[in-house]
Amino acid sequence: MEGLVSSLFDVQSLPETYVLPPEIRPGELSFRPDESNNIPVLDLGGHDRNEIIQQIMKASQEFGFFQVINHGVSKELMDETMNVVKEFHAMPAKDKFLECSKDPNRNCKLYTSSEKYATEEVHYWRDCLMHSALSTEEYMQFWPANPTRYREVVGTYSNEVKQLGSRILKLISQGLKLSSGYFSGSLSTSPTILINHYPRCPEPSLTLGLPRHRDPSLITIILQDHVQGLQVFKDGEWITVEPLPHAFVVNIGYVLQIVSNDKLNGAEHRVVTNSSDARTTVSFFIYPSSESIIEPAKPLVSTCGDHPPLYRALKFKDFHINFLSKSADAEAVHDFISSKNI
Ligand SMILES: O=C(O)CCC(=O)C(=O)O
Ligand SMILES: [Fe+2]
Repeated sequence: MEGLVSSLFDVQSLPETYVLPPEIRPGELSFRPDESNNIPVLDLGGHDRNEIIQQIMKASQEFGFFQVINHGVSKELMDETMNVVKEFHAMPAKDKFLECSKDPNRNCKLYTSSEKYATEEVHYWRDCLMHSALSTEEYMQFWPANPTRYREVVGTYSNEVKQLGSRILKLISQGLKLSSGYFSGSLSTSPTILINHYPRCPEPSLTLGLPRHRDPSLITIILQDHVQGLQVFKDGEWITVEPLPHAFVVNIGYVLQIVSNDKLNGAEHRVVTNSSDARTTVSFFIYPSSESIIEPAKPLVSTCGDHPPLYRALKFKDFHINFLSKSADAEAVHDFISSKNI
């Protein structure tokens, strides 16, 4: 069993296995806000549906990221969820592992750095609790039973964020001129929750909480606390996603990029750490079922015209396995899914 980074909280210097090669170290970090290049903040409470759709499409094309406010999930539920997941990560390591080791299918698991901890060359400064976001007894029986409120609060949260995700995906389907239910079937039936915890880090310039990556999801909906850390790569620069109280961060995943045939972009992002505050986030990944086929939507491609399919059709599970094994190598992932490799 690997040690959790949260068990290293009092170390004075970064353990060797977390020191990144110089070319991918974040270096000295400054979180100066750049007013001209911020991730767009969209008000979902507005009444002009077409205007909201246009804003989502523009943000998804330009940044691959946006934040949403007035999204319908109550502030109380967001606060309660953040509190209960922080309580989970504050428990002693042995209790946390006990809570996460009951699932024979390992759908619910606790790990440090990445799922590839045992084989990766260098580790990242993150502990993660991952489990299905389907709040049925079949899955929930393996969620942590401690803190005692965990299942109730995270179950309610999952249901509400799933609904928010459906609403955003309907707006996106309309923006892409697809049928309004395009994403509501097998493309979105397997949501998964990742509860990320990035403890205070003795040397933030030498390591990362998460390396540069894209999400292998349709979309991801992130709840972050008040601590900065998430950065999006745009035009050769890392832009910090400002924590806004009670906003959600939404990002376009690789699957949506494929389905939209590159009309929408899944942006690369990473997480930096800091030496003064721990940071906790809840990532809600909207995933297809493993057997569903992911491919550019037929109405968006024409085989003889200007819009050839840029990606080949693949079962989601084949895409996902390949993605997880190669995620550090963006080019290799792209080659695997490109239509040029049919
Ligand atoms: O913790 C964050 O801010 C982002 C997490 C993330 O990128 C992920 O879970 O894929
Ligand atoms: Fe991510």
